[in-house]
Amino acid sequence: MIIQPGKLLAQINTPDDLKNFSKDQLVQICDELRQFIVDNVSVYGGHFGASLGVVELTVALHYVLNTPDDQLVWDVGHQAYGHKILTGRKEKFHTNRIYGGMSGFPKRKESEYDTFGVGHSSTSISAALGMAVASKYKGLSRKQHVAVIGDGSMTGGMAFEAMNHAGVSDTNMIIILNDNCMSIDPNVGALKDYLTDITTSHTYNKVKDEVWNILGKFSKFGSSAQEIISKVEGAIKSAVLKQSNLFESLNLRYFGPVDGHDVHHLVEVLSDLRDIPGPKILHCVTVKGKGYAPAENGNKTTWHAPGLFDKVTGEIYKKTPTKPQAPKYQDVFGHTLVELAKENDKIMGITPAMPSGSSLNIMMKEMPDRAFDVGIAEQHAVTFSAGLATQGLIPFCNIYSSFMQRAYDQVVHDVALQNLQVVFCLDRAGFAGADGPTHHGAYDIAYFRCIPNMVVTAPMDEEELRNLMFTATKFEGPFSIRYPRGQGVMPEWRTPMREIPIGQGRIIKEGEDVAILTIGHIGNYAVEATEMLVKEGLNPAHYDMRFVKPLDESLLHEVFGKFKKVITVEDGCLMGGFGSAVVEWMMDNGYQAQVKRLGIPDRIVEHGEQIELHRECGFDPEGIAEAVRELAVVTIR
Ligand SMILES: Cc1ncc(C[n+]2csc(CCOP(=O)(O)OP(=O)(O)O)c2C)c(N)n1
Ligand SMILES: CC(=O)[C@@H](O)[C@H](O)COP(=O)(O)O
Ligand SMILES: [Mg+2]
Repeated sequence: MIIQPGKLLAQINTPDDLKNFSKDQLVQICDELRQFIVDNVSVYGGHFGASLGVVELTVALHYVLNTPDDQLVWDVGHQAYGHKILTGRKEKFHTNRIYGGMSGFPKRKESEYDTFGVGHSSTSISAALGMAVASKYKGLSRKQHVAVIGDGSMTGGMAFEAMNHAGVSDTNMIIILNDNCMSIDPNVGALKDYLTDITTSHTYNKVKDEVWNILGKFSKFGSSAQEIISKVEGAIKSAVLKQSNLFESLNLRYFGPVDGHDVHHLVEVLSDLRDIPGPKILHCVTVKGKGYAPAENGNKTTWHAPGLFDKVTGEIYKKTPTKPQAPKYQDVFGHTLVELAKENDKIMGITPAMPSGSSLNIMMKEMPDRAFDVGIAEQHAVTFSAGLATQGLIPFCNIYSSFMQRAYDQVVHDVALQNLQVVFCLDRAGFAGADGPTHHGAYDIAYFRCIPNMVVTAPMDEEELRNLMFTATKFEGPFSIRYPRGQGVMPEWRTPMREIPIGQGRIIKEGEDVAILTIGHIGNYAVEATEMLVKEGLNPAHYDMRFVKPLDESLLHEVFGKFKKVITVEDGCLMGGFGSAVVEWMMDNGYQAQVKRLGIPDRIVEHGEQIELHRECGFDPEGIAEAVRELAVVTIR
C-alpha cells in the first residue's frame, strides 16, 4: 500500500521544490510532512517520536540552506525521516527499514543529501567539522555545515571532543542542539539540568531576545560590526547567566533557546545564522512526538519506536499469543540481575542510556542506588564499572554489542589489563534486524576473544543466560555474556540458577558423520536443522559450546577424535569469530577435519528481519541443514 502525501507535499521531491513555496505555506507543508510520517510509520513501523519533533526544523533547514551543497549532518539519524522525504525518497518511504528497502538512517550511498552515515550517536559535530575544515581548505568560504544533535546525543563524550576542536576552528558551522529533554528514556545528568536551567531562565531569555534583535539587525554589516556585537553579546550573556555559558566558554557563539516548532521564526533565525561566520550553536527546544497527541502526551519512551499502531486511536498493536510465549532475553537479564542483586549486595547495574532497551530499568526501579543510567557514554560506562570493581563491587555493565565498539580501549586498558571483575552483558548481539549494519552486533566475539583474561560466553536459552550470569558473579575477572535481540525459547524461564564450570560446553544431540558446533541462541536453529535432517535419514551430532573462551578442550578432543566433518555456527563475524577459534584449536592440536564455518561474512549485511538476514547469510535452519547435506556427501580431499 503506497500512502499518498498531502497536496503541497506531493509537489515536493527535492529541497528546490520546497523553496518554490512561500513562507506562509510552510506551516501547511509541516502539517502534511508530519501526517505522512504518521501514516507510514503506523503501517510500516520505525522510529517515530524523534522525527515528529524535528519536522519544523527539517523544513526550515532545507528551506534556508542550499543543500546538498550546504552540508547537513543528522546525529544518530533516527530523526531524519522528514529529511529523507524532502530529499527524493518520498516514493520509497514505505520501504523504510524493510529488507531490500531504504535504510532507517541517513546513508551516503542512498542519497547525496545524506552527507554522513549515522546510527550511533554523538558523531555529527566531528563529521560536520571535518567537512567544514575541508571546505575552508578548498576555499569554499560560503558553504555552511550544520550538525543537528539531540540533548541525549550531546551527553556523549565525542560531542564534547568535537566542540573543543570546533571552538578554535574558525569554520562555517552551526550546531543545532535539538533539546527535547529526552534520550530514548528521559535524558539524564548534569548537562540536562544545565539545559533546563537556560531554557527556563526568564531573565536570561528576556535579555537574550534583545541581544538577538540587535544582532539580527547588524549581522549583515561586515565583520568588524559583528565582532563588536559578539563582544557585547558575550558580556551580556555571561553577566546574566549565573555561571558563564558552557558553549560560549568553548568559543561557540550560543543562540537561543528558540521554539523549535515555530517554522517561521526558525527560517528567520537560520537565515541570520547562515550569514554569521564562525562556529555557533543554536539551542532549539522541541517536543518529542510533537503533533501526534498519543506520542506528545503519552509515554515518550514507548513512542520512540512504537511498532505498528492504529493512527486514529493511538493503540499500539500487540500480538495476542495463542500459547505461552518465551520472554525477551533482555527481560530475563533484567529480572535475573535483580534476583542476583537481592542475594549479593556487591552487585551493581550500569547502562549507557538504554534502561528500557536493556531492561536495567527493572533494577533502577527496585534498587535506585545500585543501578545507573550514565547517559550515552559507553566509554565512561566501562571505566566507571572498572572503578566500582576496584572497590570490590561486581558491576554488570550492559551495553548493546554494536555500541560496545565505542568502549574497546576501556575494556582492554581499564578492565582486562587489571583483571577486574566486570561482567559485560552484550545485548543485541548478532543481527539487530531492521536497524541494519550500524546496529548489527557482528564483531564482539572476534574483538573480545583476543583480549587476555576475558571470558567469552553466549547462552543458547534463558536457563543458560541465568546460569552464566550466576557463574559470572563467582569469577574474579572480566566475563562477557552475549545474547540477541528478541525472544528466547523457554516460556518457563525462572529456572534455579547453577554455576557452570568455566569453559564447559554441552552435548545437545549425539550423532554420526557430521558434528555441528554452535555458540549461543543460534544453536536453536541447529536443533531445527537436525530435526529436519533426521527425517531425511541423516544423523548429525550437535554440541552447544557455551564458551568461546576458554573453549571446552575435552569436548573438542571428543569431537575431532570422532568426526572428520564439522560445522560451526555463530551469529557473529566469521573472521576471527567462534569458528576461527575452533579451527585454530584444531590446528594447534594436530587434528585434521573438514570444517565449514557458518556466520556473518566479511561484507556489510544490510537491514531486514533477523531471519531474513540469517537466511541471506546461510545460517538459518535450512542453511545449516543444507551445509550438513553438502558436507555429508563430500569426502576430504
Ligand atoms: C553510541 C550510541 N549509544 C546508544 C544509542 C541508542 N540511542 C539511539 S537514539 C538515542 C537517544 C538519543 O537522544 P537524543 O539525541 O536526544 O535524540 P531524540 O531521540 O531525543 O530526538 C539512543 C540512546 C546509539 N544510537 N548510539
Ligand atoms: C536509534 C537507535 O539506536 C535506537 O533507537 C535503536 O534502534 C534501539 O534498538 P532496540 O529497538 O533494539 O532497542
Ligand atoms: Mg532528545
